[in-house]
Amino acid sequence: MAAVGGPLLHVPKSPTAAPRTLSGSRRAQARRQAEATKRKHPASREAPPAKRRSEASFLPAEKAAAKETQRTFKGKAQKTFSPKKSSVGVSDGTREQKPCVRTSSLFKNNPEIPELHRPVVKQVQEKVFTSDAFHELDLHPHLISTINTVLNMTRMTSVQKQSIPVLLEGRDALVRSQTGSGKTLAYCIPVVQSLQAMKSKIQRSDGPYALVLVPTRELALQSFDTVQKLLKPFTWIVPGVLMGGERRKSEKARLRKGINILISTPGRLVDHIKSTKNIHFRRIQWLILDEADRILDLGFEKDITVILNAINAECQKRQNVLLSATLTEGVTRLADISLLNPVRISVLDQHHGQSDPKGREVPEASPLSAAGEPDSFAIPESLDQHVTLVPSKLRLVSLAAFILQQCKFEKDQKMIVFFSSCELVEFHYHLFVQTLLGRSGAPASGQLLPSAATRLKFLRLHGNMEQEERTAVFQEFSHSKTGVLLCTDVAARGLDLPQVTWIVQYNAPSSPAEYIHRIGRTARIGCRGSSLLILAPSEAEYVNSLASHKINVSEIKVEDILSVLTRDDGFKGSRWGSQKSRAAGPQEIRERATVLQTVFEDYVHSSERRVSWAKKALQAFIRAYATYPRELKHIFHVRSLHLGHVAKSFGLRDAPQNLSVAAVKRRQANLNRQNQRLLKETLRLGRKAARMASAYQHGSQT
Ligand SMILES: Nc1ncnc2c1ncn2[C@@H]1O[C@H](COP(=O)(O)OP(=O)(O)OP(=O)(O)O)[C@@H](O)[C@H]1O
Repeated sequence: MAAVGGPLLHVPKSPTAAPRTLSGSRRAQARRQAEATKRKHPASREAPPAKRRSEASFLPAEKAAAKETQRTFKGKAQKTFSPKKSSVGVSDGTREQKPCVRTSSLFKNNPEIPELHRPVVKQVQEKVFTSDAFHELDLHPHLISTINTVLNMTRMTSVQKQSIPVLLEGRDALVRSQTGSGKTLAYCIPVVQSLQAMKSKIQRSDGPYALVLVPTRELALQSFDTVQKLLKPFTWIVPGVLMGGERRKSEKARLRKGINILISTPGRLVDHIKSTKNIHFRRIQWLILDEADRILDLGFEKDITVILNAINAECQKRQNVLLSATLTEGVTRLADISLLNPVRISVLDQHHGQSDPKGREVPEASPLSAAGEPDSFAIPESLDQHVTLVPSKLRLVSLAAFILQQCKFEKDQKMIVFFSSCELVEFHYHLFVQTLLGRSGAPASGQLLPSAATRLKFLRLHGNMEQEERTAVFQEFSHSKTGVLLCTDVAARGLDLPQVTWIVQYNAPSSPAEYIHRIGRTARIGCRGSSLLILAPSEAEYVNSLASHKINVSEIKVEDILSVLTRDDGFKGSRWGSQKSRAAGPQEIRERATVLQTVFEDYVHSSERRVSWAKKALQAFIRAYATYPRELKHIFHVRSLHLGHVAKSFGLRDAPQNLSVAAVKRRQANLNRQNQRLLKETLRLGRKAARMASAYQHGSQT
């Protein structure tokens, strides 16, 4: 079993390895050549794992490497691991005498971590609950008892107290309140109250009376669930959901039978408008745009124009409501074309704007703040925000250590980790499942992660997954008490996943609004929660950018995150092999981090297919990095990335040759050209919609 200790210290055998008869030094030379050849011609023959490969289909080919990983975990490697050797790296001249350590030093040549002089700003705060009860509102008694007994709610939140009466009066409204403050019920209750009270009882075959547009499928399901619960006593009103990924045919059949409260994603509704005969908007009385600013994103704006035109063509008089935790500049444009003389509702404390006793917002409280001032966003008081500055080489081990720290050593933790693309989610999901858990959720080694098996559970959610799987993951994570969800921004908006305790942003968001929505998945409705933003030292200035939007973060040092590895003897290097409980010094922390990095690198380098898979993930990272908006380019610019260092955070030992900044720039230039074309088209459609809306307004006022 001599090979068992291999993964940390051995030079992998290559077909070009020197014959046994070579002398010691020539053998070493041949070995170096073999290695150089391998590096020069990086693995490419095998196809990378398919984008949406499920875990089951991904596993069989991984068998050998999984075993290898287990061997690393089992600790034979620990006996031969030499911290000194490991820090020498591959360029060390003493290689003939010492076995080659494939993990180059994680702690050498890193950029200095700057002191974070973070400005302390006063965050905008909102009061979540009021002392007022739902039964004080003029609602149908059955609706009140459903809220009390089915939803288990008695007191209104601030946004509900302000919005429900305004909406029951029949006014259009632009509603903003912090994440997790109960905006869904703020519009669902008035919609249900008004529809059940209609003099001529609603028939299913009447078709939609209310249309709710939401940006993602999961949010559509969630809003549908809330509406369905509220409708319990009013069985004649039928809710329904349309969303991409579902079978169009069955949706058409449901539309034919009739849906009175229709919840949909914009894209799917446009699909039906164009192709389904049975969809009409003759009786629409409510149009709700939830997460309005997200809906405004490129692509959706065009869809919204199509939808508004289709509704306007059939029905002129209705109530319109726009809601979001962050109303950005673009929302004003949408408000202009979709709302008629709206009431602006915003829940802010007395230091930030005043509301009249009925909760109508006066203009200065608007987040669309005075010209020149960056928008400020309300953040739940119960949310502790942190930032950590991590050199690129240490990113992967730091993330893994943080996950272990929170989800293995702490009880009942539920974490969401945000990445910038689907590829990155897939990569980290499979890497962590295979290395931190081993196969099928069991720990790779009883020695390494004894209790992790029960506490660590990874899930992933992104836009490239099949809808069925997306829904299953969403449900599983919702109902689970613990777990780590790796995801893209598809999960950033509106999702109400109970009891999430930690939000980690592994890739920084591209706007402060996105930051707010991501962290808003925790600390909902008054619960406590924490967030961690991981930045490279070169990105430290982002903290100031957040501060300019009144967002405060406190620093956690990377050493403190990595120090958790000393709590798990599975990461022990040989130097500390026999010493049981000693205080963890910086050297030991470094060595343990190196052991963990080696586990990742060994996994990635155990087959050419995996190397190529890691390279693709790295490429996806760089592509996403190149798309930060202009105002953040001075902080996030591909030029400031050290590709060799970044490659390490993908378990790669070297930076791939073909990933020069120039190549990325070329790709970016192409992307920019495409975006420009899209933007022009969107602006053209926006102008057209504005003309039509103003004609409509003029018509309805005269
Ligand atoms: N009055 C209330 N009492 C107790 N819980 C409530 C009340 N209103 C809403 N909730 C609960 O609070 C949670 C958050 O509500 P909701 O998802 O509507 O927030 P939101 O403001 O829309 O958040 P986001 O901006 O992230 O979309 C939900 O679980 C909801 O059931």
